[in-house]
Amino acid sequence: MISLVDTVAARAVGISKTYGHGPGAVTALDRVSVEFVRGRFTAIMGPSGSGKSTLLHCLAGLDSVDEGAVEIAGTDLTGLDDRRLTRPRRDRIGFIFQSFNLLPTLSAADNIRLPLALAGRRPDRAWFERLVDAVGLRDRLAHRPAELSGGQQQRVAAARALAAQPEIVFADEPTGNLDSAARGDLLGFLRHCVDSLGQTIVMVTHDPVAAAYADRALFLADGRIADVLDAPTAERVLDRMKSLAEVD
Ligand SMILES: Nc1ncnc2c1ncn2[C@@H]1O[C@H](COP(=O)(O)OP(=O)(O)OP(=O)(O)O)[C@@H](O)[C@H]1O
Repeated sequence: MISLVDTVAARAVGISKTYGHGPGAVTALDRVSVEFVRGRFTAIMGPSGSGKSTLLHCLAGLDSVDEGAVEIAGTDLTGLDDRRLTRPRRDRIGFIFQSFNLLPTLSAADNIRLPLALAGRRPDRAWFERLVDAVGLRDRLAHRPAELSGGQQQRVAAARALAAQPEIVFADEPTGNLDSAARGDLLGFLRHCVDSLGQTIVMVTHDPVAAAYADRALFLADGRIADVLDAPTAERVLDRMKSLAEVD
């Protein structure tokens, strides 16, 4: 029998996060509990200011929580100082940002391999080749970021996030700076990574079409999980967004 613990890539247990003190304090997360099962693609949605980025940053160990616990592959990140967070962040977590964040002086291939180089790890050649094919960048590997389109740059960033075969990949509005063709390419790649490479992906998005690529959409409102939709379609996501906006 497969233990449930083995199937969970990441979980948050009752996490809260408040920014600031006194009358100006903002509760960005209010006792959020959620699990991300291995090999699944989750979209996080919700109105502006509902806590989506804060949740992603806390799950990825980029921000600390005030209360509760975050686990990645059974390792509790809560309470680890920056030094002790370095390894899980580097080895177990991939992150894709809205603004690509590639190193301008490195080729696409070296950008993809950078996390492994920093970790002193030898790239798994077969995995690298699969990633490069999946992301459709074989004829662009020697190019620097400035010689690539925005969509190609974001696909390099996505391949970089997956290079170390992390337990989980977090993506914060990865399609925010892309046109619709590039958006489709990137989301198709992320979907492929889940279906064919067994990766686990959690993506913040405002876009119902992007959310429809996921297996599940979580809706945040005022720092809490307000709703969950399995097998989301763009229409159903839009309906939920409208009803959450009405409650607001
Ligand atoms: N570093 C910070 N200092 C103070 N307040 C913050 C900080 N980061 C976020 N907040 C506040 O916490 C709340 C949640 O912010 P967060 O960025 O997580 O929301 P979001 O759902 O990702 O929003 P958006 O869709 O606009 O990106 C907001 O009210 C925001 O102003």
